Amino acid sequence: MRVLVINSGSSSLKYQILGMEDETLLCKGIVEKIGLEDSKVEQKCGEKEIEKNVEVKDHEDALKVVIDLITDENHGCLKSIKEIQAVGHRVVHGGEDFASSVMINNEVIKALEDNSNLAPLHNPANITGIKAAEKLLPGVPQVAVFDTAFHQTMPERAFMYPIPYEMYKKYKIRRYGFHGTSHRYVCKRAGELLNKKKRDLKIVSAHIGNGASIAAIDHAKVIDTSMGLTPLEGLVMGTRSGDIDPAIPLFLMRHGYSEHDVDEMLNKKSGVYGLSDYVSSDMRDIRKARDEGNKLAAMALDVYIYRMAKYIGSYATAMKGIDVLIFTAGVAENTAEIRKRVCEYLTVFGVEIDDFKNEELNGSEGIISTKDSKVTVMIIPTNEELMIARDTKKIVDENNK
Ligand SMILES: Nc1ncnc2c1ncn2[C@@H]1O[C@H](COP(=O)(O)OP(=O)(O)O)[C@@H](O)[C@H]1O
Ligand SMILES: CC(=O)OP(=O)(O)O
Ligand SMILES: [Mg+2]
Repeated sequence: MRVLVINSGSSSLKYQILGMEDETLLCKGIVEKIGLEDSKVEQKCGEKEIEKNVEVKDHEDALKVVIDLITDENHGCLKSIKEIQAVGHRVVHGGEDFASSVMINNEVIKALEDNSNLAPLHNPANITGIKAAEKLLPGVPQVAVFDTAFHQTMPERAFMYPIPYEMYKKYKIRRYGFHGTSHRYVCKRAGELLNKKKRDLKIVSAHIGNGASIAAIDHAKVIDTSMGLTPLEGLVMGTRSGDIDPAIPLFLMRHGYSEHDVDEMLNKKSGVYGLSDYVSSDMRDIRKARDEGNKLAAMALDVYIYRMAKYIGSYATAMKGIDVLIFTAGVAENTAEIRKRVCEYLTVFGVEIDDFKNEELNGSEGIISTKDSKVTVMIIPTNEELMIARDTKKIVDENNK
C-alpha cells in the first residue's frame, strides 16, 4: 500500500510517501516558513534532491507546490498522483470526539470543522488538506490521526481547569494537549534505543518546534502536558504566548481591543516574535539577531529557555522522578545552545550534559548526557509522518476486512 502523509504544522507542511509493505520511504519533503518572505521547499526522492525558494502565503499554496513536486518529471517519485492508495492526515484538534485515528467521512469533517475555533492555526489547514486530497484522489481512503489522541490518558487532576464545573459539562472546556503523535513516536523510540521497555521509564518529552509542548509520560501513559484547550497554553512559542495571566485579555479588551485583535495578538504576534519586537518567529533568525547584538532577541530567547526549564522541572515533580529527557522537533533537534541552556537549569535533578556530544549529535539521534548523569538526555528527531502512515495502513486494512 502506497500512503501519502500530509502533516500541516503552523509554519510548515511536511509530507512523506511510504510503501507500507516494508515501510520504505519513497519521498520526503517540507515546505517551511509558510507565510514568511523566505519560504522554501525541500524534497528528497531516493537520490533525487531538490531545494528551492517558493512563494507560499498559506497551506493551500503549500499543498499545490507539494502535489506538483511529487509528480515532477525530474524530481518526483510518482508518474501520477493516482499511484497513491491511501492518504494519512495529521489533524490537530480532535476534542473528546476522537481518542484514536479514524477513517475520514463527511461526519468526521463536520466534527473537525466544529473544533476549528479551538485550533485556529491548524484545523483549517488540516481541513484544506483533506478536501484538496479528496478532490485529487476521489474514492481513495483518507485517515485522520489526531494530535490530541495520545493525551487522552491524562488524569482529571491534570486536565481539569479550576473554573466552574458546568463549563466542562456545557462546552467541554478542559485541557486536551497536542503534538501527541510526536510524543508517542519519541517515547517509543527512546524505549527501543535504550533497550528498555518504555513501560519502565519516566519520560519528559520536549517537542520544541514553531509550536512547542512538553509531555510527562509515566509508564508509557501521558500524565500531563503543557498545551491545553487549544495549542496556545504552555511554553513560549514562535508566535504564541503560552501561559499568561488570564486577566491580560480582559484588560486589553477593556482598553479597546476586540476579541479578534486579542486572538490574533496571542496566537500570531506573541511568543519570540512579539517579545523581540517582531524580529521573526523563526528561531534561526532570533539567534542570528541576538548574535548581531539585538537585545530584545536575546531577551526573547532567555524567556523562552527559562519557561521551558520550569515546565520540565514541574513534570519531574509530577512523576516523582525523571529517567529520560527527550528533545525533539525543529528547534530542539537542531539547536545545541537551547538544549545546553535548558539543561543548566536542571542540574538539581542530576541532569549533566556532555557538551561535545550535544554539539556533535546536533540534528541526529542519540544520547547527549554524560555517563554519570542521573537523567538520560536524548535527541530524537520526530517522525510524525511514520506514525500517521502506520495508523493509516492499520485503519484501511481493518476497513477492508
Ligand atoms: N536546521 C535547523 N536549525 C535550527 N533551527 C531549525 C532548523 N530547522 C528548523 N528549525 C527551527 O524549527 C522551527 C520549526 O519547527 P517545526 O517543528 O518544523 O515547526 P512546525 O511543525 O510547528 O511548523 C523554526 O523555529 C526553525 O527555526
Ligand atoms: C499543535 C501545534 O502547535 O503544532 P505545530 O507545532 O506543528 O504548529
Ligand atoms: Mg509540527
